[in-house]
Amino acid sequence: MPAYRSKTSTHGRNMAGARALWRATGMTDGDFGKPIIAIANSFTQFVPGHVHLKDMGQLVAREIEAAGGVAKEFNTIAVDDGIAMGHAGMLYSLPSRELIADSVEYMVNAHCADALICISNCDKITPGMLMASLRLNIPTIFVSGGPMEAGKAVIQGKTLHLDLVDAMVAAVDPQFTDAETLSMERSACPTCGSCSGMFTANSMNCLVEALGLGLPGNGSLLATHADRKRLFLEAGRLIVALAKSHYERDDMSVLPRSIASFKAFENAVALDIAMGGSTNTVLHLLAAAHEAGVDFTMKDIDRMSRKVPHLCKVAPSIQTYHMEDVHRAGGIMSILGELNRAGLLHSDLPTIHSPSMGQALEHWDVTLTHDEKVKTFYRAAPGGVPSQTAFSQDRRYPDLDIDRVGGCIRDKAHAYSQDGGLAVLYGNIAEDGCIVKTAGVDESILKFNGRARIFESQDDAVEGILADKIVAGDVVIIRYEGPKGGPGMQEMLYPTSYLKSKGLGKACALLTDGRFSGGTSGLSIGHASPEAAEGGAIGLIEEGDIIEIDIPNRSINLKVTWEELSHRRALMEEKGAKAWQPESRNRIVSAALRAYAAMTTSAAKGAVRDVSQVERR
Ligand SMILES: CC[C@H](C)C(=O)C(=O)O
Ligand SMILES: [Mg+2]
Repeated sequence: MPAYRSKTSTHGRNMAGARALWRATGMTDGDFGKPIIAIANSFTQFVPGHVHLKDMGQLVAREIEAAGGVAKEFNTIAVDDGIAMGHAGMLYSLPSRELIADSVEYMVNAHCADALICISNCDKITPGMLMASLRLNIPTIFVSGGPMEAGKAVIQGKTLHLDLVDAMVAAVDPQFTDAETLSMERSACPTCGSCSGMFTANSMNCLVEALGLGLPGNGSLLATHADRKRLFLEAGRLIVALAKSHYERDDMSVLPRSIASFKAFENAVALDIAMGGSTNTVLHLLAAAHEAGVDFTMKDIDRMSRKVPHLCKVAPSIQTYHMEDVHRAGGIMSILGELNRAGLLHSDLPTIHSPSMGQALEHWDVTLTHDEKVKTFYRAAPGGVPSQTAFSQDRRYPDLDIDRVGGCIRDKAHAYSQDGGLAVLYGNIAEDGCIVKTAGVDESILKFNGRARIFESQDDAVEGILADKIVAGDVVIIRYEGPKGGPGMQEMLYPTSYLKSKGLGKACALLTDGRFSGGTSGLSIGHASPEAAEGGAIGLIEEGDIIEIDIPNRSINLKVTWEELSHRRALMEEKGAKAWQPESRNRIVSAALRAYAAMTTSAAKGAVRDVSQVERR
C-alpha cells in the first residue's frame, strides 16, 4: 500500500524542523497524518479568465479541510494570449506552458504533496497543469475558471453575439466606422472567464472533461454563473476521497495515468474533432500523452479525424453559437453522448467522478437523464451584466436546446459534416504532418492550389497583408516561427484575421510552422513539421512556387520535382552555420527564450522538451 508522500517531511524525529515550519503555515497536531492536498491556483489580473480566481483556492481549501485533508495553495503564472498576440509578447506564450508544468512539479515534489487540485483556465495554464498532473501521477482534479459570456451589441442595426476575434477583425475592416469598432471592442469581452468561443482555453477545459479529469460542466458552465461554485466545492470534497482511496486502500484506478489512458486520449480527440476544437489542442494532447507515457501520436489523430463527424460548430467556426449555447444544449457530456450513440466513444473508462464514462452519461447527458437537477444545471444562462466576479448571477434559459437535427449539438445523422472538424495533412512540405481546423474552412476551398508568398516572421506577413500585397489565390507562407525557429511557435491570429478583414478569408491559404489561436478560421494550416529551423522543407519553398492543398485526401505538397527539392536542400546546407535561418530578421531573443529553444522539439511531437539536446555527452 503506498504511504502518504507527505510523511516524508511530516513524520520522524528528524523532521522536527520541517514540522516546525508546517506548524508555522497553520498546521496543528491533529493535521499531521492527514493527506496534504496542493491547490495549484492561477489567479492573475492580467487575464480575464483568471481575474476572478483569487479566492477560489481558499474556497476549495475549506472544503478539503472539512473533508479531512490539509490544503496548501500556491499560484502559477498565466499568460493572456490575446494581449500577448501580434508582438514579441507572443514568443512567451507556448514556453509558459513548460514553466507552468515545471512549477507545479516543483511545488508538489519539493513539499511531498499527496494530491492536487488544478484551478486553471486559459490557453497554456490548463495544458501546463495537465502535463504536470500526468508527470506527477498523484490523485488530481481539474476545475477551471469557466468560459466568459458572449458579448452582445447592435451594430449596423443587427444584434451580434461577439468575442474578441470580432473586435480584431473589425479593427481593420473598412466597412466598420471607428465608432462601430469601439462599440464592438467595448462589448466583445463582457465578463470574467475564458474568451467565449471554442478557442484554445475552452477547448482544453472541455477535453479535460472527456479525459475524465474534470467534473461535468467544467468546460461549458459560465464563470459568472452561481452553479459553478458547486464544481469547486465538489472538487474539494472529492480530492480528499480520492487521496484516501489511493493511499489507504491501494486504489491505483484514481491516478491520472490510470484515467488518462490511450483510450481516454482517443475519447478526447474524438470530442476535439466533433466540436472543431482549437488546433492547439493537438499540440497539448500530444504533450500530455508524452508526459503520461502514452504512445499517442499525430497518426492517431489523423486516423480519428477520418471517422469522427463534426457534431458541434462554435465561434469562430460559426457566428451564432458560443460556449453558453453549448452548455444550453447539454455541454460536453451531451456531445460525448452523441459520440457514444455513434459508436465512437470508449464508455467503459473510469473518470474522477464516475466508475465509467457510460454511467456518467446516463446521468449527465441531457437526452438520457431523468434527473431534473441536471436539466436545470444545463439551463444556466448568461447574466448579461458586465462583471469580473465569479458566481455573480443565476439566470437560466427557459428551456434546453435538445434539437439534435438543427441545434447547437447535432446527432451523427445530422452532423455538419461526416468528416470531422480537424485534419492532419502530410506531404513533401510537412513530412511529419501539419494541422488544419476544417470546421473553419469554407467548403469551396477544401482543395486549393496557390502561389507561395514567403514571409519569415509574423510581423512581415501582417505588414504584407495590410499593404494589400496578398491577393486571391495566394498561399501565405510564414516560416521560422516554429517552437525552435521563433522561438516559441507564435499564434498567427492577426494574419489570419487580417486576411478575413481584407475579404480574402475564402480566397487565400496560410501555411506556417507556427501555430494558430483557437480564434483562427479559414484555410489556415499550422504546425508544419519538421519546422524550418529543424531543416523542414517549408524552409525550401520559394516565392511563386505552387502549393497544392487537398484536405479530403489529407495532402499538402510543393509542386516541384524531387530533384529540385534536393537541389534546394543542398544549396541550403552549403550555407553552413547560416543554414535554416531567416534571411534577415532582427528579432531580440532573450536568454530565457534561447534556453527554451535549445530543448524544445517540433510540433508533431507536441513541442515537448527534450533535454538530451543539451545534456553533456
Ligand atoms: C481568440 C484568441 C485566444 C485568446 C487564443 O489565443 C486561443 O484561442 O489560442
Ligand atoms: Mg492562444
